[in-house]
Amino acid sequence: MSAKVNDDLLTERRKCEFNVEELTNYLDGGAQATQNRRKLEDKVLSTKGLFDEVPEEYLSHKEKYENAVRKAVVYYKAMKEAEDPNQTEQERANATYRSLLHAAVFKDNSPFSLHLAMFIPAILGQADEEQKKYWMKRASKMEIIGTYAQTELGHGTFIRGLETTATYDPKTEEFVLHSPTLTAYKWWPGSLAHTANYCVVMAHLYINGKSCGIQPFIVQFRDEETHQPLPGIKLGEIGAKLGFNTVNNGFLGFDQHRIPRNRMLMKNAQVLKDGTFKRSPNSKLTYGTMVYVRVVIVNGMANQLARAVTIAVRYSAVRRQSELKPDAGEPQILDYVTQQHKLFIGIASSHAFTLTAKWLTRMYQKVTADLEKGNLDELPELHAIACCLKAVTTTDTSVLVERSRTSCGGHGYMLSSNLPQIYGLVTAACTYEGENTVLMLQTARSLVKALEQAQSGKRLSPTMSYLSEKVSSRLKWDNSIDGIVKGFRRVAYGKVESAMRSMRKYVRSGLGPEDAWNMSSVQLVAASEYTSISEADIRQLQDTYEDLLGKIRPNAVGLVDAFDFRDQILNSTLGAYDGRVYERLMEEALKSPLNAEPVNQSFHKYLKPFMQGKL
Ligand SMILES: CCCCCCCCCCCCCC(=O)SCCNC(=O)CCNC(=O)[C@H](O)C(C)(C)COP(=O)(O)OP(=O)(O)OC[C@H]1O[C@@H](n2cnc3c(N)ncnc32)[C@H](O)[C@@H]1OP(=O)(O)O
Ligand SMILES: Cc1cc2nc3c(=O)[nH]c(=O)nc-3n(C[C@H](O)[C@H](O)[C@H](O)COP(=O)(O)OP(=O)(O)OC[C@H]3O[C@@H](n4cnc5c(N)ncnc54)[C@H](O)[C@@H]3O)c2cc1C
Repeated sequence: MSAKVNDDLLTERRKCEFNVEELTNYLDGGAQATQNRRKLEDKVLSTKGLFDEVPEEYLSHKEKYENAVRKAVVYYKAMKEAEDPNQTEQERANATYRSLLHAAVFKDNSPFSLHLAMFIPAILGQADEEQKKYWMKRASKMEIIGTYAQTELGHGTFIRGLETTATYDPKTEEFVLHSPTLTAYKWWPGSLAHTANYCVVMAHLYINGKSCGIQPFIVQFRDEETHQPLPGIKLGEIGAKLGFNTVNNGFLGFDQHRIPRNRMLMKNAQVLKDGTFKRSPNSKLTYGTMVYVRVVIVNGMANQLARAVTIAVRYSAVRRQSELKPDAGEPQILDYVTQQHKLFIGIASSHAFTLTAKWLTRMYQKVTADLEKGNLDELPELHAIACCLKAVTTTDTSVLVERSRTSCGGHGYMLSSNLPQIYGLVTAACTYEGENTVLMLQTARSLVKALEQAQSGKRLSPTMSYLSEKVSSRLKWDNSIDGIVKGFRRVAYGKVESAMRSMRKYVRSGLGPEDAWNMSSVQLVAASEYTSISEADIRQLQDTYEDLLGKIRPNAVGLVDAFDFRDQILNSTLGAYDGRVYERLMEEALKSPLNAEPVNQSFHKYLKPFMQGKL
């Protein structure tokens, strides 16, 4: 394929009014960081064996998994070899996150993702110092591969309802892990089926017949040499899904499986040899791994959304369709204001999520440092905010990625566009790590509490302080940024207050507090979103909004170029830098196995006899 760039894209790039490289540097955290990231990409992406010979979509379920394991190993080694010893771990992590390098290798996701995203964080957050030293030595070198096994066939959201038991036996100083029912089987953990050999299992601890709550245990479930499941372990894969098909999600049941006492991760709660139970300072510290991943997800959404809008905006600059004015020729579809409305909000949201992720990460780091010193004051606030931001960003990203896909018309429906796979990845995040409605209700719970505190004259934390501000209900609309923020605060306050009034009304009518909560929960979820203002307000903003779309239009391609995703990372027939959309669509179509022969055998077997009335 020649290197000629599509003329429309060339014109777009000439029209751009800002310095694209400057924005890229800003996103990377400086010009040097951009250079380092590009160097890393050059090194890793030149590795042999990293890419598919046959497009992944034409492989069977089993072949997809086997191919993904092959690539995961090559990719892991390539990343290790590309490590720059002069960089800090944080700099390396930033470069890896920003580049989305793994997206060049996996159109779906890596079978190692749970090892890195949850197994290692669970050890770091839940193990005591001695355990951390031992397990991290093995896990960081991937001598063992792990996952995080919490969800069961019968329970995902309601952690306190988990049925897997870990019963302490002081005679042998062991825990006995058991799945008493079918619904107690662990169900969903990524890598669990055939990849991992260890996992962190969340189980209900019993000592002398007494419940000691849900606790984390590190469990070996496959032999390190033969990879056979160990005695007392029942294992398998849960089957084909909307996405995540190369992640190897599995099920796991225990039949009186014994593990030594030191396999309970004991940073927070401990079990002594004689069976004495030492409580954690706060039982919710056991949920810490989930808080961490919710924070990470916000950043992940910013990047995946940037990837989807890059594809859709470039395609919209190349694609011409219909007529705007008679005899003026077909315009680029990006000239339709409805198209701009569909896509520019995706660019803006990606930037907003990036900044939010940075802020949330700083908050997470501060609260974690405080926890290490025994100060748990800000944990509830971190939990409420992480729940809300995980839910809002994953919901919005799913909507905006799907909108990017449909904005590409029929070609967006092709797997070769990569938009369906990106949607599969981001919509999964609406469910995993806490189903979004459930997380919104956690945020609503703390908003209601905060409003009660504000009404009784207590000071609120900065993130909740708007609930104690006296803002007039007859706020005069003002289109400045300050005015819009004030408007949002007023609406958010009003929603929380109205949900609370509704709960009080139900209680007065004789309902218990839990039923009153459930009856008001639609309002409570709306109260925790912060996102909608009234139709009348929107009407006033409409003119400004349309004006802004016009200002962004000449810069749209520049804005997505600034995300600086390589073609390999976009992995899309529609989004490549050179805009040679039609050539790529044809090239990919020709890779379909059905195109390997002019006449398919089904013609002779079925169609011909059928059409000739012989079947
Ligand atoms: C492409 C994207 C890239 C991203 C990369 C990642 C790849 C990853 C790959 C995929 C990976 C997927 C991997 C996976 O999916 S792993 C499985 C993830 N599972 C979940 O997330 C389950 C969700 N459920 C829960 O978290 C809990 O059960 C909830 C919270 C719903 C209720 O719980 P519970 O019934 O026990 O509690 P309560 O309602 O009685 O409330 C009691 C009190 O506790 C407070 N509280 C609750 N929780 C926390 C907390 N955490 N820190 C601090 N505090 C907390 C709460 O505010 C309340 O306080 P107060 O009001 O009484 O004062
Ligand atoms: C792709 C993927 C990967 C995953 N990976 C892992 C993994 O590696 N490890 C792991 O342990 N788990 C994993 N999970 C499981 C995931 O964490 C759970 O599916 C998730 O927490 C939701 O729980 P659930 O499936 O029980 O949904 P449910 O809780 O049964 O939700 C079903 C419906 O009930 C509603 N609902 C439930 N409770 C309430 C409530 N209190 N108030 C109002 N509405 C409610 C929900 O809003 C939802 O509409 C994964 C899931 C997916 C999809």
